[in-house]
Amino acid sequence: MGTILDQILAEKRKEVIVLQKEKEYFQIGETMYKRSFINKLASGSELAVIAEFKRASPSKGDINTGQNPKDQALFYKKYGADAISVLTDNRFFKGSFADLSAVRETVDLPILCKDFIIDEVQVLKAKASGANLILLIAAAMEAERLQELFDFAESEGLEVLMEVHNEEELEIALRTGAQLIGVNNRNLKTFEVDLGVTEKLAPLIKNAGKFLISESGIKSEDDVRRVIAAGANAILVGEAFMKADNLEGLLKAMKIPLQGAVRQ
Ligand SMILES: O=C(O)c1ccccc1NCC(=O)[C@H](O)[C@H](O)COP(=O)(O)O
Repeated sequence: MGTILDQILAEKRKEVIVLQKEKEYFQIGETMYKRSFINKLASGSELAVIAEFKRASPSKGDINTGQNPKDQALFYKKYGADAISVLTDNRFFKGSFADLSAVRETVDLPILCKDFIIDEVQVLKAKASGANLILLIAAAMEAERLQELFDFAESEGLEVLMEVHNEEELEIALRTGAQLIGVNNRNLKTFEVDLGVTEKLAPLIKNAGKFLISESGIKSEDDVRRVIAAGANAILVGEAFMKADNLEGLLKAMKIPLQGAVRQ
């Protein structure tokens, strides 16, 4: 049966076949760095927050299936998010490309397509749906294929968040030339979450002059202070925001000035 990542990727291979047939009907608008997250990070003095629209997940089951993407996007914008991530996978996360388009139409923030991309046609689908950034996961493919997809996304005017979980993946990710390195604190094979993964990989990312985005398992201001101390430029938060009783309080508390934060 394989790990959950293996199962997701098997599903993606089927989706790619369907998308190939629909490709000629994609309406690709102009995006070309109009909402650049990289520029935002380069000019920011606060930790940047990528707030995720996430209905459900393999590790947690249903998280917040009743929420409307437009309403959630408006809250995220109002409370200070710098970008919005939308999980577009349907089978495992109950998301859709329609969710992404709805968010894109509602707020003017950079939009990340959070999916399991293994083929160019998914990049085109993300772009046609309104994404400004896509996620590429180093654990999902060979180094050569990762490079091809990275180059293709850039040639389409999309920024790339390159996700890693260990040193081997990081080495490959750095070779692609990606500016945005996402450290996933969640092991996608076991679901174990450990902010220590950000702490471990951060020096290598900072030494390479890249932006560090700490992803997954961040739930409190203390968690945020911990990843800032390690060197994070941004965080990506899903479940904690989708379940928050006081989203305004939580999101605003996480917008911590980088200068004031103590780095180890
Ligand atoms: O969230 C999962 O259970 C999951 C399982 C398998 C592959 C990916 C998964 N999540 C994708 C993500 O990376 C997270 O949605 C994102 O980093 C936010 O995490 P969190 O704040 O812990 O919801």
